[in-house]
Amino acid sequence: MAMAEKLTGAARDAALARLPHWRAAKERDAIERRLVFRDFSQAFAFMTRVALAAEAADHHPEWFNVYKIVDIVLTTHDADGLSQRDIDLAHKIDAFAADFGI
Ligand SMILES: C[C@H](O)[C@H](O)[C@H]1CNC2=NC(N)=NC(=O)C2=N1
Repeated sequence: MAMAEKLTGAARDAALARLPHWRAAKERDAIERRLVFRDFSQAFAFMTRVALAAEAADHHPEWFNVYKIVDIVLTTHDADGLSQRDIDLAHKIDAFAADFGI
């Protein structure tokens, strides 16, 4: 797959403006979202859907799960920063979350 290019400037700002559930990470060029589910079963079902979508796109989240909380960080390691691949995955994640009423 072609190397992803880092998003910068107005393109980056516009992409983030369309992802209100996400915020820029403090220490890195990445975006993050915390999701709180009803219970662990819901959280893990959601993670399964994200995992399959991530594998299909060959673009993977950094994430951390405790009980019903899932913290997700998206960045593109190949680009050393945020790329369109992260934006695309964030939108898929938001759509999955919406299916869980989040
Ligand atoms: C070889 C493979 O395409 C790369 O290692 C992919 C896999 N998944 C990835 N996921 C993320 N988040 N960033 C990457 O740069 C990346 N690269």
